[in-house]
Amino acid sequence: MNLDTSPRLSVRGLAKHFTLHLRGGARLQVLEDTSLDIGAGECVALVGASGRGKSTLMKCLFGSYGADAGALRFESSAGPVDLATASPQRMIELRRRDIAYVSQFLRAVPRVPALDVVAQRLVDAEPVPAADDLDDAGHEERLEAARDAARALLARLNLPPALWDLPPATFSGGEQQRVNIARGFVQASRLLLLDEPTASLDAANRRVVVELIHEAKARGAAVVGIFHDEEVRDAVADRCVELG
Ligand SMILES: Nc1ncnc2c1ncn2[C@@H]1O[C@H](COP(=O)(O)OP(=O)(O)OP(=O)(O)O)[C@@H](O)[C@H]1O
Repeated sequence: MNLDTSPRLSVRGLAKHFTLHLRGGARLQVLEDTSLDIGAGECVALVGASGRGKSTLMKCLFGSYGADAGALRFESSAGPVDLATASPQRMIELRRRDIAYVSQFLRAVPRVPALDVVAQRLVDAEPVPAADDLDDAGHEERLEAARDAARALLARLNLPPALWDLPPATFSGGEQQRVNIARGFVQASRLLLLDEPTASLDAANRRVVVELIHEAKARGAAVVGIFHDEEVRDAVADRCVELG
């Protein structure tokens, strides 16, 4: 029996402001005393009017924005950590293994084929073996196994195989978004941050994403999402948390 009832993610008293230097240093308070808990296997949808700080909260959780105040307690695979005070090095580790962020926009290293954009995420998430334990053949084997997983996911997301070996820079918005989704879901992250993951997708691919979110929840991922598509939100969210 699992007796661990502590939430996977616990946000307490989060505050975040921006200083607008081009507006004479005006202060924009975006989040103030924001608190929420998310359990393993739960999906919480952030809702609220445009500009209320939904994306800002996600970026604070991913460590892209620092918090002014508050605690972001996360049960990582290596134990509890406060994402508000974690070192940059720790954040890099957490992003590699425990936290995935899927935004509307794909940011990928130029010239890397779509297949490897996805597969590399899986390779990076594995513990790095000691140099002596892994020869070139071992590296190649790990990468090939990761590519198999990437192929399966890209096929599920209906990305034409002709595109798999091409860099995604010239892909359409919906194609890029599907590469992004595959990269976010290929590895079993403990926390999934989804910022409009279906914004550019057609109905068939939206259904695939809904299935992927259900599968992630079933294996115990905590999911925080912004879903402007109400049908998707209703299909995946256990609760909505209103900001602002
Ligand atoms: N880096 C930044 N510098 C200055 N202001 C910012 C920055 N990021 C966000 N903001 C401001 O913070 C506010 C909240 O933005 P955020 O993107 O979090 O809102 P949102 O609730 O996600 O909105 P939407 O639903 O329109 O995407 C906005 O007024 C925005 O202009």
